[in-house]
Amino acid sequence: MLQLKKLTKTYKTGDQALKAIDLEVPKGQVLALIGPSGAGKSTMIRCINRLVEPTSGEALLDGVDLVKLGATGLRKTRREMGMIFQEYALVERLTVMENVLSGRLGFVGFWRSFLRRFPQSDVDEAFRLLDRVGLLHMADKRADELSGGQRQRVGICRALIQNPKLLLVDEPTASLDPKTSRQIMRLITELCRERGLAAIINIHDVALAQMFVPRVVGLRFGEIVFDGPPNGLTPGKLTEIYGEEDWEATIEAVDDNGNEIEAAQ
Ligand SMILES: Nc1ncnc2c1ncn2[C@@H]1O[C@H](COP(=O)(O)OP(=O)(O)OP(=O)(O)O)[C@@H](O)[C@H]1O
Repeated sequence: MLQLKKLTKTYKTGDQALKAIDLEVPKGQVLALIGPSGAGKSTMIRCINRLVEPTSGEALLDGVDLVKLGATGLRKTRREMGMIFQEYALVERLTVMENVLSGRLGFVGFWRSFLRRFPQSDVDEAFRLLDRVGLLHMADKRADELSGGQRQRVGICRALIQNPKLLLVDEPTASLDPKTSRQIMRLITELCRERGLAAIINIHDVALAQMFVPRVVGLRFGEIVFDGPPNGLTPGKLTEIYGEEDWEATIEAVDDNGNEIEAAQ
């Protein structure tokens, strides 16, 4: 479904953020992208939706090379990629419902989007999504009245209302407490499973990645140094990805109540 072929990004500063990355993500697969700060995780996600322009290589979404798309093609294809951000990127003064519906702006014509007139089917879907993430009762609240976890749920609904093929998720839990982080990761992975949706989740927290995803890709200095199931992340592998550190404690996954649980299979 998504294929990266020799995807390379060298910034003007000379930083080689991605070095000829080859990666395939099948339909419906959720993978976590881990690696130390500066490894190239954000760059990879941003090169896929062209928020950052790749230097060379290909990024094929169902066979369409995103790297070669012109402005019109890119606008259309971006609808197929939902984005979830660390800082939620909500419009604070708008309601929860309006923020969710903003995910449809790329689909409605100029005047409809200017007047924020959305088809009833979009409104119905927004209610369904808010219900699914437990925020139906908050539809009319302003975004700035919400907690971090609630904001991220709105961000998830806004991405899903695009009905994307692929979710690109950039540090979804970095601003959240540990319990809320686990709830958000569980929600994202459950929704992907329900919808047969593929996702790349850029995440700092190795234990969280191990708990919820079946495949982990480890980046270091712009190269893939690990690609496998979470239980393949041995202390030795983690040292290869992150450098020296005591990993024994980190790889003991815990559930919402702090009890140790097994990694996702
Ligand atoms: N706009 C930019 N201009 C120049 N260099 C950049 C730019 N953005 C990122 N880099 C460099 O590219 C490399 C990869 O950065 P990137 O942000 O993709 O890493 P990351 O793994 O997402 O890190 P973090 O976990 O800290 O967000 C780093 O060396 C960084 O300094």
